[in-house]
Amino acid sequence: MTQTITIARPDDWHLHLRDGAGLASVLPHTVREFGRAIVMPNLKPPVTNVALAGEYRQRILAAVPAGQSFQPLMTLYLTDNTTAADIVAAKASGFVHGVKLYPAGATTNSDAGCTDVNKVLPAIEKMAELGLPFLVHGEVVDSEIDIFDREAVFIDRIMQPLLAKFPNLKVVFEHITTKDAADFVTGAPDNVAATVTAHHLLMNRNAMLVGGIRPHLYCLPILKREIHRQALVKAVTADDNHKFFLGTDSAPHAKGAKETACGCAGMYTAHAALPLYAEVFDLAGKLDRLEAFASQNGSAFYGLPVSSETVTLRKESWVVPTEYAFADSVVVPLRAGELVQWKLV
Ligand SMILES: NC(=O)N[C@@H](CC(=O)O)C(=O)O
Ligand SMILES: [Zn+2]
Ligand SMILES: [Zn+2]
Repeated sequence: MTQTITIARPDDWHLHLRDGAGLASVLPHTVREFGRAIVMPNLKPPVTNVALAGEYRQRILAAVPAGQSFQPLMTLYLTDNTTAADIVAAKASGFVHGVKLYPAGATTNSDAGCTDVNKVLPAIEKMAELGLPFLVHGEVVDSEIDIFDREAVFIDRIMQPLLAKFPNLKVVFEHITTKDAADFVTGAPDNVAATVTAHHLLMNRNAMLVGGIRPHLYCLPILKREIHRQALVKAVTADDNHKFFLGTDSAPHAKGAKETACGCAGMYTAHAALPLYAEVFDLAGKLDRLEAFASQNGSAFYGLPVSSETVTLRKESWVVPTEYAFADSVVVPLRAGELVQWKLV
């Protein structure tokens, strides 16, 4: 008998949709699976205020395929110049649901990012006061810190002191990749939560480096050791998990920008996001915990209703195309030319 699972329609709490023709290429993949998504603001130039977020939101809505429903949940990109007034305006907009910290230089399009959280304490204090979530790319960027240690060092140097200053600040530790981060979030109060990608649950750094270097598996934070992957799986599938939720961090880049001497960071997973997560929960013998992770925990944290619609997945393998159209180029998806074990019905 084929195995199926039906869950409330999930949301993607960390997504890169890009803009223009690229947006039109990738959005249908997300809309097929997810009712809403937290849309990352690292465009060029970045989405730094409510006016820009409102315009970007309209462009996303205009790109939703006819007859389908999808709600983009917008975010602002924190810079050294973000003010408390910007935060008040964001909250008042009703469509901005978080403010994103990209430590300057940490990742794709982070040049305009914040150079020191201490420069924007009035803005962060206002987020704490208004309950507007602070979404963090949790990596330090100091050149002397090993790239595999950047997340753990961020906890000590940035996260702990910030939460000591603002104990009520709602924080989403985005795309966590280490046991250190999983333990930190588990031990923190309920105003601290985390998103976890499918790729960090499925792969360790060997996948990227053994038998040849695979640029399409290069993302930030970078894939880690197996002990970290196992800690993440344990955290998301735990019977009492209510603070870890689905965030694909699907981050499309044109094939040529990845297959080059200095390739950029980001994996494209929107084409098979839910099936990939289903594999993780299935392998762990915890399919019954998928719905909390994918459809409930994030809604509760953001104070939004759980969808009344459902989606169904069937255990049936299919071969992922080797590439998908992406603006005037192509994007190479995760598992290109390989099997995925679950399928959206
Ligand atoms: N995850 C990535 O490797 N890349 C993201 C940026 C980010 O989420 O850090 C991107 O926008 O390409
Ligand atoms: Zn990031
Ligand atoms: Zn991201």
